[in-house]
Amino acid sequence: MEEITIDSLTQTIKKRESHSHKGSYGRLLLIGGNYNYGGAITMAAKAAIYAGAGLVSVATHSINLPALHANVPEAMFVDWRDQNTLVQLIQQVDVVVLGPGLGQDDYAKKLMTLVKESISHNQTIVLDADALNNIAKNTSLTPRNAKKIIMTPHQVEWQRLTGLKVQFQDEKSNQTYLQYIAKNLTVVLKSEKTAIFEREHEPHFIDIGTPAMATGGMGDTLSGIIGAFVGQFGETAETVYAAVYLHSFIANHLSRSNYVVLPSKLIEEIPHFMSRYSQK
Ligand SMILES: NC(=O)C1=CN([C@@H]2O[C@H](COP(=O)(O)OP(=O)(O)OC[C@H]3O[C@@H](n4cnc5c(N)ncnc54)[C@H](O)[C@@H]3O)[C@@H](O)[C@H]2O)[C@@H](O)CC1
Ligand SMILES: Nc1ncnc2c1ncn2[C@@H]1O[C@H](COP(=O)(O)OP(=O)(O)O)[C@@H](O)[C@H]1O
Ligand SMILES: [Mg+2]
Repeated sequence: MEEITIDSLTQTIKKRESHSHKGSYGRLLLIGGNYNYGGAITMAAKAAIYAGAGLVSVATHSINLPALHANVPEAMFVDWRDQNTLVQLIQQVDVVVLGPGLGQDDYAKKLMTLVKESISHNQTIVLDADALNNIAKNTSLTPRNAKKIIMTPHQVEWQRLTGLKVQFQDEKSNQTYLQYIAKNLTVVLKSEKTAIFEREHEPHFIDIGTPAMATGGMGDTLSGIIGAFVGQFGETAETVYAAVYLHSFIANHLSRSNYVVLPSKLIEEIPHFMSRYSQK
């Protein structure tokens, strides 16, 4: 396994071109936030916007609209019951982030079917949280038509997907299981030493995470950062390494003076850290 270093940031985060516009930095759609989990999708959306995504839409339960706009006025909103608008939007964006706070009820599964049927081979999809839990129960919900699938399970979600118990999740087994899930798959296996697996790639890991990150919403935040990075810098493994590194690097920095690192505080720091570690 190869360790990801701070160089991944300067290699990935490009200087912005003066003739660019918001459309140059990725159109993102985030889908999630059932009535009891609005915070998850709000954190993911805010993280994506603060990580530089050019245009961000959020498809969520309508009960979340006031809180979403109070926290992230930059985000556009779609009522996830409006399936016509949703399908059009799925077809227009570069990246879909599906799962934070999505839930596992019948309508959540219906949304996953809609995404699976609408997404195409020039788009990337980031699957997190309940998107993974729903796939674990029914593998036919996997959006195989996407150009690239990036899954971000924590160890228990990976166990649900693969059947591999946490204590048996070693490098070789994790790498082997990729092929059973989908082709064009990247897995970000989150733990105290998050590792990234992609077929025919040496697995990579970070060693800068901290237990100060062990708080609800920290993974939702990561899914937004990954989506934004892919939208701006391409869907390569290196882009994912940089997004994963940045997330823990900021948390590590904040943990020096904070017992617990709140996702909202981490998100506020993203533009500053991206400026500091971008190509000059
Ligand atoms: N504010 C919000 O709206 C939040 C909503 N959330 C949503 O809640 C839903 C359920 O997700 P959860 O992850 O809480 O529940 P899960 O049932 O998927 O897993 C969490 C359980 O696994 C255990 N665990 C063991 N090893 C772990 C590891 N390495 N990393 C993480 N957990 C580990 C935890 O202690 C916990 O009991 C998801 O849709 C998620 O997006 C959470 O993200 C928390 C915040
Ligand atoms: N002890 C720890 N050391 C390092 N990183 C951690 C630790 N605990 C949690 N994290 C990180 O915090 C994030 C938690 O993700 P997840 O469990 O999906 O949270 P949530 O679903 O609540 O948003 C992951 O990036 C994980 O690597
Ligand atoms: Mg999670």
